[in-house]
Amino acid sequence: QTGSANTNPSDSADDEYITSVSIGTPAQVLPLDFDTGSSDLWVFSSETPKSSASGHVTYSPSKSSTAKKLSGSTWSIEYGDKSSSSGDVYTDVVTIGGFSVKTQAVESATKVSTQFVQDTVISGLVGLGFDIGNQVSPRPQKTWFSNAASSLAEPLFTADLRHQETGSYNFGFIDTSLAKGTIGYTPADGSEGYWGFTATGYSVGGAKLNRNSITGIADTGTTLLLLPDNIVDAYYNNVESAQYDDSQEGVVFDCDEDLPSFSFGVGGQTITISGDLLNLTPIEEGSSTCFGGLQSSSDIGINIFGDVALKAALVVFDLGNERLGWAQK
Ligand SMILES: CSC[C@H](NC(=O)[C@H](Cc1ccccc1)NC(=O)N1CCOCC1)C(=O)N[C@@H](CC1CCCCC1)[C@@H](O)C(=O)OC(C)C
Repeated sequence: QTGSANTNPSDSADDEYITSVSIGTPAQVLPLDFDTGSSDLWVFSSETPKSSASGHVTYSPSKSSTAKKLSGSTWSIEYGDKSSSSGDVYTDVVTIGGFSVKTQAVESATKVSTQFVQDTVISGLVGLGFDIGNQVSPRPQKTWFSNAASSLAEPLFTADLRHQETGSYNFGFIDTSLAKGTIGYTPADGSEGYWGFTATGYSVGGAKLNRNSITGIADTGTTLLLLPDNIVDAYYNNVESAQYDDSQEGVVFDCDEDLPSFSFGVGGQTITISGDLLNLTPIEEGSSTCFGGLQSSSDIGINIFGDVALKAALVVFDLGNERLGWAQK
């Protein structure tokens, strides 16, 4: 068995990617953000304060004949951007891309932080990290993918995120036609709950890859490519108008400046992110100053190959072989 779901950028900056998920009987369809950087499936629900839930699609367990309260279980989570949510837990049928998991832990939010209240395009997250990262207590729950893996044709999923166009999450199969290059595989480290790996080197503007390895994570739930300061400086030294903008908390540059590409080595392949993908968006509507897709990871303390990097590749999250595959798109 397999599953295939379309995913769409939430806005003109590709800030996040939205995928429709069906929960319960009859199906309640919610727009969720698939996040390989976390391991909880949680939703805005009938238990979320009305003031917080305003503008969001919500899940009502009471309207689902297959919903069951997981009594005594609670959850609480905080993300890298300091947003947070918490609540209690139900189990229900969850269908993604035509594949159903009958008894999935659906974490219902009784509290959500301001960022979630304001982000009305999503009604929650589907964590696609490793089960060890699940935040339900007293008994941690499995992710949707972990529950699905044993029934899928292959215990893997792929992410094909695209700039300003529809992409896909495929479960149980690899559609190699989505990529131009060969898939290079490298070991994945799931010990922290997310998909850790090591890139073997990098280069700016099509130069030869150096051999400076970069250890980081493949994170569909992070917008940017976040790397060490020395790499960020090496890149922006090639961008004449680049400067650090305190209010934007990042490097900005003239929108009409041609940006060099950025490449990294992984699994014997080279992934090249085009200059266009490294210009995220004008800092304000109509501004001629743009915000960089590559920024420093020093504040977060972990290197993150987020959506800006993932958009350049077809990425295979291979749980069965504990490995990550990357192919140029
Ligand atoms: C460096 S860690 C920061 C990361 N968040 C982000 O990358 C958010 C995502 C977002 C987009 C639109 C609206 C709201 C939030 N974007 C962000 O901080 N941006 C500021 C810079 O300009 C680009 C947008 C993050 O916390 N990712 C979470 C998932 C994320 C999904 C969206 C809701 C908030 C939580 C997760 O991947 C995570 O915590 O990863 C850990 C391992 C770092």
